[in-house]
Order: sequence, then C-alpha cells, then structure tokens
Amino acid sequence: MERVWRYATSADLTEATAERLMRRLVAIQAAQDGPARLCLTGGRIANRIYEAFTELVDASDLDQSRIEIWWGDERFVPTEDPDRHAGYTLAILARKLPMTPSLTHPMPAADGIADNDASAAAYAKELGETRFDITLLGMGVDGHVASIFPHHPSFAEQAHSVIGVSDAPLGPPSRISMTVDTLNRSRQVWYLVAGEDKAEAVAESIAGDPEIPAGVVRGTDTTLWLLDRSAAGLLPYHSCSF
Ligand SMILES: O=C(O)[C@H](O)[C@@H](O)[C@H](O)[C@H](O)COP(=O)(O)O
Repeated sequence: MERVWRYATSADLTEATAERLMRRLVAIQAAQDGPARLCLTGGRIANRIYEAFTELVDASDLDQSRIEIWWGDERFVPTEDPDRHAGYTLAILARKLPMTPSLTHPMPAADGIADNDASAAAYAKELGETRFDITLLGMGVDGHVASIFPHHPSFAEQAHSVIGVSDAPLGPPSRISMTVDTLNRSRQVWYLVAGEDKAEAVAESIAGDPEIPAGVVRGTDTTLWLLDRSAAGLLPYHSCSF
C-alpha cells in the first residue's frame, strides 16, 4: 500500500508525523512480543520530528524499554563531530527514552583504524537479518535516500547489506549506508519531505522512477509519503490525503 499525506506547512507535517509515529509504535508494541524496530534517518525534518516525538512520550502508552533503534545511514566522521547523524538524534531521544545499549545501534564513527568499508561490514554483522517495523527516510533534491545516491556506485547492486560509501556527492564524502535491498526489508517506509526544491524528485519517485533511489525504496506492507504542501506541489490533487 502506498499513500501520500499532504500537510499545509512543514510544522504541521512535523507535528502530525510525530503523533503518527507514536500511535504506530504503540500499536506495534501491542501486536508483537519484543521491541518495535525503528530505523532512523538524518536531516532537518527528521530531527524536528524526533524533537516533537520526545515531547509526546510522557503522555503516551509507549513502553519506552521496548524500542530498538537503527540508522539507515551515517556520515563517517568522528563521534564528537556535529555532522554525525546519531550524535544529535541520540541527544534528543535520550531526553525521554532509556536508550538501552543492546537496543540502540548507532553506526560506527571514524574514531579508530577501521575505514568506512570495514565499519559497514561490522554494522552488517550487528544487523543480521533484522527487519524494521518502520524506516524513516529523508530525501534529497536528487532523490537520494540514506546515503544511496543516483548515478553513483552506492546505487549499484550490492553484495552486502550495509556498505561504505566514498566520494558521496553530498558532504561529508565518506559515509556508511544500508543498501536499497536492506531498506526494502522494512515493513513500513515513511518518506519525510518538505520544500519546493524537492517537488520534482517527489513526483518522479512516487511514479517509481528506477533511476533514483527514492523511486525504488518501498516498504513490504506500506509506503507513506509525508509531505508539506510545497513538496507535494507537482502531485495531482486527488492523489493526496489531507
Ligand atoms: O546525510 C545527509 O547529508 C543528509 O542528512 C541527507 O541525506 C538528508 O537526509 C536529506 O538530504 C533530507 O534532508 P532534509 O530533511 O534536511 O532536507
């Protein structure tokens, strides 16, 4: 099932998606044993959603000890580098979630002797066959998701579930990313996209353009496009829910 939700502003998108995420995680916890498995993304919209989500925790039925957190990609920089996705996200989530080490899986940082390929291999081992209940994805103006870029080796068929990405067209150039196939193990994929500059890539991706990563990454059960009005600007009006 693929569905587009359109919001008037990016603030509305942020609030509504944080609430949707909370509802969905509570429902997943009620429906299965073990933790709800959530795969996170970087990006401005995502970070605002994490902020709004933590604000909802106290009044929710969320079992805070039963959330497992993964990352779809990471900028391969040292732990203390503010460019690192996980640093900021962990700081936000830790305000309200216990962040149990066995359930919290930040990607490796560029702290030691391991390069991004070896670090990706270590993360692939940690990941095993894990399937995510929900994967959140930002999307670039070029239709990239995680650190899989169009017309770039990261978008080629891969032998491993997590790869080192070098010479990324977006800085920093050294990264780690789940592959398309790994992201496609997710039950639900939620795209979080705001801004007019994304409208073209949104329309092409929803049409299933195989040349861009967002055209081919889909949930096995559900794919949601959570958009502000600008990002949805090139979609037919009737294709959106409000
Ligand atoms: O890894 C990165 O350098 C970025 O974080 C990037 O991949 C981001 O997820 C998208 O560009 C959407 O981000 P925005 O929501 O900020 O537009």
